Amino acid sequence: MVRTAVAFSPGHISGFFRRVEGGDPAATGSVGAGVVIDEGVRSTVSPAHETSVRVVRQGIVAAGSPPVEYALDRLGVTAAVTTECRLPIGAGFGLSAAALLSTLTAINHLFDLGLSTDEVAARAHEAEVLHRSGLGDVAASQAGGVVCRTGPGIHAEITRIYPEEPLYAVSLGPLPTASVLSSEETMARIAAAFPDRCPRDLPDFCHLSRGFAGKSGLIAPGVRGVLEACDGAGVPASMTMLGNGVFACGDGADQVLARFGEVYRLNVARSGPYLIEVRP
Ligand SMILES: Nc1ncnc2c1ncn2[C@@H]1O[C@H](COP(=O)(O)OP(=O)(O)OP(=O)(O)O)[C@@H](O)[C@H]1O
Ligand SMILES: CC(C)(CO)[C@@H](O)C(=O)[O-]
Repeated sequence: MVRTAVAFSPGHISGFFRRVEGGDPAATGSVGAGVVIDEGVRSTVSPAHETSVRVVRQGIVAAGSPPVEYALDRLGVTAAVTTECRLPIGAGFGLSAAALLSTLTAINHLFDLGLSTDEVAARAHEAEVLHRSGLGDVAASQAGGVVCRTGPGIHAEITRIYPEEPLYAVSLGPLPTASVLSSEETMARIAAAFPDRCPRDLPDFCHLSRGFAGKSGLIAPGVRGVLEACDGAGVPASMTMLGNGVFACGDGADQVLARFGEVYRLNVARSGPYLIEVRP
């Protein structure tokens, strides 16, 4: 039987952020706030002569993941990787970061590389920033909670709170992260909209995020209608950054979102990436 390692990483919904450009990828990232969620990516890895990545969602298999392939290359290993997720890809659930963290956690054990959790996160962050697939998602998903990041990268000061109540989300489709992160004009508007404090709790996170979404001009056309419906029902809600979707919390949130698509009930994650098993 081929030796196999399996690991999981939580995803992350970003509510507001501001890009921070550093001298290298480690010092580049974002400040902002988000929620690390109990849904994410499960990665299964085995040694192979060449690296291949299968991305599986709802029984549909796609081939290839440039950030994951890059990260394996940098480690000098080759493996057959399968990532599996339930949430949609490219919809603001931080799944590229979760795929990197889960795959590198599994690879670390598969090849007995002896990397610390910080080293795994640093490599995931580098791949994520270089591919413009995210800025602050790896830093956030290193552990659980409603997260407030006051510096860029994985060693920044990060505060985490752990509310019990769920967050609900709906996706209207993908929004390619790299295209938004590449626009200087958008980045300037985002910087001006950035709130000056961290969220106190989950409703406050929705409230601060909503102010940011409005001022930043990032609200996608389809998202606007969903947010208006949430406003009408008195439900705190905002846009999943960066995805064509909405998150909401509190009484009635799931009923309002259900008018627009499949509702994901998400809990605030209690921990970051972890190894599930190594076989045999
Ligand atoms: N589940 C996954 N498994 C492997 N690779 C993934 C996965 N999700 C995203 N990626 C890779 O990450 C890169 C960027 O993807 P994209 O920004 O569309 O996804 P995302 O991280 O889910 O989005 P977001 O950052 O908005 O949540 C792509 O190269 C894609 O192959
Ligand atoms: C840039 C971003 C919104 C993409 O998901 C996220 O990585 C963040 O908050 O930095």
